[in-house]
Amino acid sequence: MALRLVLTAVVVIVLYNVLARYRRLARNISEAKASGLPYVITLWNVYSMFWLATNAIWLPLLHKLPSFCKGLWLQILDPEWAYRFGHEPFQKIGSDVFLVVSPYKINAFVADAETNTQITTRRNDFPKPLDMYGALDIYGKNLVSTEGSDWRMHRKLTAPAFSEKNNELVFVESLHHAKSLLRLWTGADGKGDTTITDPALDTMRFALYVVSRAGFDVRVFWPHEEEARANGQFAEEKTDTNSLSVTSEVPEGHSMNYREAISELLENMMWTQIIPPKYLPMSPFKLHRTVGQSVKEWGQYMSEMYELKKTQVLSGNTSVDGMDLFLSLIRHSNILTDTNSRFAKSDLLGNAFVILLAGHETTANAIHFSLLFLAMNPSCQRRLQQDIDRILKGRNPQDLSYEDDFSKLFDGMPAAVMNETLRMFQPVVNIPKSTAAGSPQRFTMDGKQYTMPGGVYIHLSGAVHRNPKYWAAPASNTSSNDTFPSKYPDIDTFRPERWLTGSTKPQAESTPDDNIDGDLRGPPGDEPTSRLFKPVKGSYIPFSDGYRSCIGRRFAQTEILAALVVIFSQNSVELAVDEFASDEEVERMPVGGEERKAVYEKAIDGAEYLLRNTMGSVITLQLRGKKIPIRVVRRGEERFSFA
Ligand code: HEM
Repeated sequence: MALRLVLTAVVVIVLYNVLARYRRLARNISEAKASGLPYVITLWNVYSMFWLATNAIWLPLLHKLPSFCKGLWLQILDPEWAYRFGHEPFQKIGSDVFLVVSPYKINAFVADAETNTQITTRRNDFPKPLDMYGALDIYGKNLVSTEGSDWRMHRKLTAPAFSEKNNELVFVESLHHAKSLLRLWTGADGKGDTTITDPALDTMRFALYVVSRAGFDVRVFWPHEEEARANGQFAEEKTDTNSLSVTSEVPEGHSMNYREAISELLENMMWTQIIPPKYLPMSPFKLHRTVGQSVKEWGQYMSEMYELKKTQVLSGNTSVDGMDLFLSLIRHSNILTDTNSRFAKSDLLGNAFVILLAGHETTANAIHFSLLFLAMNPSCQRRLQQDIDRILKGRNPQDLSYEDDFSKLFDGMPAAVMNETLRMFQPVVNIPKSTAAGSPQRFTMDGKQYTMPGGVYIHLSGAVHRNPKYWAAPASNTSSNDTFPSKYPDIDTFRPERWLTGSTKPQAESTPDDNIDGDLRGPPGDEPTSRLFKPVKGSYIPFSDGYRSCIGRRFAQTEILAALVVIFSQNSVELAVDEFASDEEVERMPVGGEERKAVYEKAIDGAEYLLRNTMGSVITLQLRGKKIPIRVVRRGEERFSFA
């Protein structure tokens, strides 16, 4: 009897849900029809936690369906479709804005520049969907996870830390840490005859150290620096008096070192969305317990930094030269002097956490992918090196100055490589926006009016970077890589030269964001040059655009360009070929000959496959579970150089 009752209850609940979903689907379809936009129906909401966590199980099964059942719906069930298929789904549906209707949500995808600009400039009509940012609130509210007046308050609090003066410090720190990264890769003798198996891990370490120092005045030491310190051979900098120094040692009162704590947390942050952090330590699974521990550990590290800065502010001992985010946050929050301050300690920790998070993985990936692309395109790498020689004029990269040299880096191949990498690999593949429930919004595309339904998640798709409307192919279909020409269409190919127009006039006008208040804008993001290609406004959005665009844009650009100039001034990056030939075998092959070329071609094909098929986003787009090993060798000592 009891069993029958339970079964009946289950059946009733299931039927009720099916009916509710059916009615929701019917309503969503009618809203999609009224919008004037084309739409596709799927049975799941692609960006629900369930689908994000389990799609790797279902997608291979769905791909086994007979081909007549497959279609666009299957392509867009891949959460990474915008990266994987680029503009193709938009072409198939015949519009640069379309809706995906499910029994849960409507998702809208945009690859149209004009629509992007309307969405990013009408902040109140198209707010950020805050429910997608819950994971970022672990330590407190912040400027990424807030909207409206709360966001303005957080942006005003954080913007002063992102000044041009601070970018100078970012430049100096990036030059220093890039040199250390090279030391790690090429060894004390600088020969670099060993394979770097996980370059992504090392670029992540580089970016963490830069943002730690430039953002928090935390000095993290590289292995060779730790060794030198232990031997008493390390010259401490004068400005280090206020800095917090951290090494690979686990400090007293901690169970993880600084780098482990933040890396573990970022790697597995998704779990904090599924299980509230305070319950993670009680989980029977070791992974959950480790994530719980990393949340606690990183909170403790941030609290220690905060207390140190507080003491410095209270004692007037704040002689730090440059950016110190905590100092800036403490000062601008008035938290120490005004008992009625609008801010609490959690706001400061919340912002410190997201700035570290946003400012570390994104930049690290951009550097990592630049290295891989350049390794796969040796002739393009040579062009970059020649341009770096032109800028350096025999100087050591460490002698460059932000004031005099940054604009030169931005005027040539270094910036072209950076922009092209971010075109191909936009770290935030879909920039999330929304419309409020019950608040449909009109917008214009190609002179025609459409209505974005209310309660929709909007994704400003990275596919706009591969929309032929904005990215014209060169007259002849030549790749920048003459030795290993691309097998893909120009738009899906890394070709930094597309940014070097050689003309002093912009190719297309990019209107400035005049309507953003000065104090919310952060440092200038526009390129300090007129020589680089200027894409149509809204067609190139790696840093988003408008009000909610990246506050760290110049920080990131400074860091990436400094890293490129240090790495490529004296060195070349090659793919490791260990999988295909041993060092001895390569040695026996004639230099520049067909045998070496064939081996290198295999390595390029392997890297190309992994980059096209094994990328995924947790926070940003990265290789998931795969590595592409490289070698960093002295210029002139390349193993795979072909005339
Ligand atoms: C290549 C490097 C970077 C890329 C591609 C990038 C991209 C982006 C994008 C697309 C957004 C908008 C995200 C959204 O609307 O959900 C954003 C926002 C943000 N970024 Fe970056 N970013 C980079 C580097 C940095 C750095 C170095 C920092 C700080 C040191 C930083 C701090 C932030 C912050 C705080 C926001 C939120 C701004 C707001 O909502 O007001 N980013 N970034």
